Amino acid sequence: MTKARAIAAVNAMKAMGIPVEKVKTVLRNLLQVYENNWEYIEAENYRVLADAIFEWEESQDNVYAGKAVESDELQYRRPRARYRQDDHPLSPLKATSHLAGETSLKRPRLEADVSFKGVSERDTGISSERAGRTSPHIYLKEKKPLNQTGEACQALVPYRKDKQPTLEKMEKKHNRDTGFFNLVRPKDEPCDYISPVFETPIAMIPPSQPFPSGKIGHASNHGSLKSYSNLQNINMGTTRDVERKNDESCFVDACNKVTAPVADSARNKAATSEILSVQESSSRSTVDIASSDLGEVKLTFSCSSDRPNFHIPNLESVFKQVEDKCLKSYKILEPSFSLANLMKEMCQCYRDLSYVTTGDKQENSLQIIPTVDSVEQHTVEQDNQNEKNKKMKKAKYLVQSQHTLAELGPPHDINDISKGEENVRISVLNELTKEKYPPTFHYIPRNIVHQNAYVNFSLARIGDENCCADCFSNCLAAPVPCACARETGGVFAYTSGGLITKEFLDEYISMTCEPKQHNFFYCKDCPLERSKNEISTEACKGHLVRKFIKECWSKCGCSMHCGNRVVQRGIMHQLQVFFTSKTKGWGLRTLENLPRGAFVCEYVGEVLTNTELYDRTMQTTRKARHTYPVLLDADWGSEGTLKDEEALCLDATFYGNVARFINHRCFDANLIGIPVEVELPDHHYYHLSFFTTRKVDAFEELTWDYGIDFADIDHPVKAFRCACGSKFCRDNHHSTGPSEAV
Ligand SMILES: C[S@@+](CC[C@H](N)C(=O)[O-])C[C@H]1O[C@@H](n2cnc3c(N)ncnc32)[C@H](O)[C@@H]1O
Repeated sequence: MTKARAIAAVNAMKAMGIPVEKVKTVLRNLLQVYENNWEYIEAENYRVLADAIFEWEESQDNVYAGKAVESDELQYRRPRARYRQDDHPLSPLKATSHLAGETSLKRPRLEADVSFKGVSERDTGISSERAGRTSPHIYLKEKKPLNQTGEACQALVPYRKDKQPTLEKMEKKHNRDTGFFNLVRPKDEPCDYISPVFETPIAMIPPSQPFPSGKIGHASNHGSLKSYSNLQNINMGTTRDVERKNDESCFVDACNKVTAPVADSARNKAATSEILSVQESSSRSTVDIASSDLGEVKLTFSCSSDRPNFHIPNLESVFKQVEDKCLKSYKILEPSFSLANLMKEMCQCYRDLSYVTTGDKQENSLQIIPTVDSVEQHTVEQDNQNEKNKKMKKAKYLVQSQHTLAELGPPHDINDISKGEENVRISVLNELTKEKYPPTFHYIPRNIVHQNAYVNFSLARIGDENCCADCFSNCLAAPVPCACARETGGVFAYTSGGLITKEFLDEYISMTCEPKQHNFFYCKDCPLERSKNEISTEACKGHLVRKFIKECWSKCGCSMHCGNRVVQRGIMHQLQVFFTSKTKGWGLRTLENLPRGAFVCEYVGEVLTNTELYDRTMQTTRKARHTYPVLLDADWGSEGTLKDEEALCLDATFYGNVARFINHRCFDANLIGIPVEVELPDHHYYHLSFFTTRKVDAFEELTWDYGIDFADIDHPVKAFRCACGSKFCRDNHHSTGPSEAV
């Protein structure tokens, strides 16, 4: 034992109120297990050590109580919290050695709930019918009352038969059907009760009807949200009961055990660390998220107050107040918004993020594997396989519910993929392989805000200088160009034939394809880089400043047939989605000859903030074929620091139009994307509109240069191996390896 390291460990534990002798005993054993590898013991502020000490203490308690923790009567069912230490190759959970009967490192103790086989109905007071299965598993935890600052205290102890009468009383006292199945208990629940386990995990049972705002506390059988509210009602009741009826030994034992404030906080610390916790140091609040490998998720938010006279408020008023606050402060304008839904959403997101996809697509399914820490290490291979299959099923269900519309939805209408949403029908054709349809997505003809993006189409935002209220009919026919031509230097960018003028197009193509250094803008605080990492933002890689076209709009006096309204009239040419090749997949082509400067379509998708896009991209598999999201950064240079909700992009992966099928071609693509302002004068949001760069023949594939830097390996969207076939192809790797298959 290195002396200095041992002293440091002892001091760290001392700060948590743990006596030196205890630390020494456990530390010695730990060092043996880890073969003197201090790193694992010191990691995360000696978390392993603290856990081991608590576990050792607990085993001691049980020995004194005449029961070994691991006795035959006790069968731990392991609804697992996400132990980060599990992941470690040398984690005690994976190590085969154990601590000579003193501390069971294989079972971090703070997963509070213990299930017991062989406990009879008489013992528990719960009938097996009520428990929902023939041999009920019981979960039990003991609690402490609230302390003066309103913090809940608790001790977690294994079940002992001699405490059964107290439990019966407790069960009778609450005598209501909670419908809550407590699989893992976060640390600060001021509650103590017995809950049955049902075959269907709580998180998988949809509420029978939407949870109405402010309407809480109804008795329910299986509704997960209602169950939470019931839990809290019971918690509050129980807490008060604990304070009142401290002659009930079950509670008293538990409370006495942790009365010393330091030991209490140490215990709580350890408890927190075993359940995924996020602590906000400034507000003294903790979010505990407990989950089991079946996908159950339970969320506990604990906060403490310095103010005296803490009392438990009415839960209904709390919900109401928070909902009001959210509506006012966070622009949550959704009428059905409710705090309960928000909490449900959080559990759902947690569940979704708990799985990663392999990306190996099978027909009509996505193969998904659980994250490493949710895979138990079984010794018997068969068990392992069964477990995996179960998890796969569950994971598949969860991930599909959010991200794999494409795998589940109905096939497209091959006569019109737009389902009648466009002016023209857009057919689908595959003459090369058996795939009849592209993967399903929602066809939308116009952009839709996903959630956080700030896109406010209000008339009040359009000043007189940004519209032509006095115009009539067709602005292009007026003797003097109106205010809407100001953006393009007082000259309209469209010809009377509805094409882009030669001058505008030539200049635009030259600026885009051969940009000079001065055409780039470098943000001081780049929203794109910020979205990748808020803590240490990298330098901006530069954004190409582009010219805009401004179209007339609803506040203008002209008609919908005005020549300065091209993009807003939508797709006018005959197009087809077709299967190009195994390498590039589906593509878009024109079925008619197109002149130079013709509008084809705009890129339509969900309007996301870059942070939302980054998070979304991080969730999807690295190997999956993405539609290529576009950044709306054409005017980032004209303002100072952009807020996250103003730095936007479009993602057509789940919701999009035909443009999501346009494949990339380096430099000499036949389409070019031009920013077009229609509704909003500020250029955070605009329509990325595709126009032909040259004459395009019928049946030619339409392509667009995505502007990918194939060398940028940090880009959130992984670049594909380019197979554009252009002699100017920028992807140096395209000939060196196999191309990405569909
Ligand atoms: C906007 S989508 C285009 C439609 C896509 N081909 C499909 O089947 O849905 C972009 C994706 O198509 C593929 N792709 C587009 N252009 C490509 C190219 N030049 N070479 C290889 N793959 C390409 C890549 O997988 C890219 O992520």
